[in-house]
Order: sequence, then C-alpha cells, then structure tokens
Amino acid sequence: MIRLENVTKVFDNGVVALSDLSVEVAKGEFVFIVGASGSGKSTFIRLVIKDEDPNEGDLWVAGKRLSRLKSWKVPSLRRELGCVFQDFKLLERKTAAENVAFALEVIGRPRHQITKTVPEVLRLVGLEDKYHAYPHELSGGEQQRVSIARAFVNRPRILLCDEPTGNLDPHTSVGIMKLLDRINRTGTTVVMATHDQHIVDSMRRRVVELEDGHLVRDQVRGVYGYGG
Ligand SMILES: Nc1ncnc2c1ncn2[C@@H]1O[C@H](COP(=O)(O)OP(=O)(O)OP(=O)(O)O)[C@@H](O)[C@H]1O
Repeated sequence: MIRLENVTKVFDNGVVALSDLSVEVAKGEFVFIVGASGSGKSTFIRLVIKDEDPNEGDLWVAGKRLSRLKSWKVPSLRRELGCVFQDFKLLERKTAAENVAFALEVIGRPRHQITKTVPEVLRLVGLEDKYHAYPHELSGGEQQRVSIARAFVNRPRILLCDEPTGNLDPHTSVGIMKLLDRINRTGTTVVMATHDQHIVDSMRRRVVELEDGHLVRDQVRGVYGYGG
C-alpha cells in the first residue's frame, strides 16, 4: 500500500530529513512512526502525500509510483488518502457537519450523497449531537473527531496521522486512539507519527523508529523505546 525505496530528502537549507529510507506498509496495517523531534516523522508523511518530493529514491502509494505521477494526477492520489494533523485544521466559520461536507463538495460528490454520508460519519466518530456546532464550541477531542470524520468521509484507503493526539490530554487521546483503531479494523491502512509513548506502548502495533532520518527499528508489536 505504501513503499519507500531508498528515499533521501534534503531540504534547501542542507538538512537531511530522511536518509536512504526503505519501508513498506501493507494494506490494512497500523504503523506508528516514532522518533525524537526532528527525526523525520513529518517529512515521511509529507512525502507520502506528495507535498514534498524526495531527492533520491522513490515512493509507491496506493498503487501509484510518485516520481511518475503527473501533477494533474496528484488530486486523485490525495483522494485515496485521509490526513489528520495535530492542530485539527478545521474551517472556523463552518459547523462540524459543514466541515465534513466540504471534503465531499470539493471532489464534486452529489448533494444527496453528501446529505446521507455526513451524518453517518459524524455518528461513527461519536458526534451525533454536535452536527451544528462550530469548532470554537467544541473541545479539542471533539475537534479532532471532526477532523477524523472529514479525513475518513471519502473512505480513503490510507489514513495518515501526524501527532493526532499532540494537543489532547491522555484521557481524550485514548478515545481518539480507539476511533483510529476502529477505522483501521474497517480495512483502512493507518500510519501515525507520534511522540506519545503511552499510546504506542498500550496499542502494541508495528513501530518504525527514525533517528536523524535513518530507520533504526522496525518492530511488529513494538513499544515506544527499547527501554520502555
Ligand atoms: N521545509 C523545511 N525546510 C527545511 N528544513 C526542514 C523543513 N521541514 C523539516 N525540516 C527539517 O528536517 C528535519 C526533520 O523534520 P521533521 O519535521 O520531519 O521531523 P519530526 O520528526 O516530524 O519532528 P517533530 O516531532 O518535532 O515534529 C528537521 O531537522 C527539520 O528542521
């Protein structure tokens, strides 16, 4: 589903964010990307969504070879991907339901389908009583649920999450992880970059650890650190 082959990313300032990285993620897997600040976790995700291109090596995502993907085909790649970020990135002037609907409007889905799908997905994330709430009327955990609903509403094959619990307290984070786990169990591949040792240790899923852009560990049912 995702394959990085000898990927190196050097930014214009000379920083080597990823170095000769080869990783493969199969369909339906749940993978944590861990590592210290600056180890390359976000860069990994940005390359997968083709927000950045590697200097060397190549990526295959949802059956597409990214170096061969014409720029006009990037939107079709992104339709296969859902993204969740630490800071939610919701539209402040739209309600929860409108934020989710917007993801379908921009890809031209018909109105009747939007009207049917949006309540379904908001129910899935446990926000059936918050359809008409604006982001500022929601807690951090609820805002993250809206952002997961928006990422998932188009039933992407891959969900990419960059520190999705980074702004949330431990209790709220557990709820978000249960939701991501449920989404994973529907067959969606989930890749999550995180610092959250407690979450990684409690989920016991595959752990890929980066250090200065190098792969230093790839463990099937891992914990955050060897000592953890
Ligand atoms: N657009 C950019 N231009 C220049 N350097 C960058 C850019 N983006 C990231 N970097 C550098 O690349 C390295 C890897 O950054 P990255 O954001 O991938 O790390 P990270 O593991 O996600 O860190 P954090 O956990 O702090 O978010 C860092 O040294 C960072 O400063």
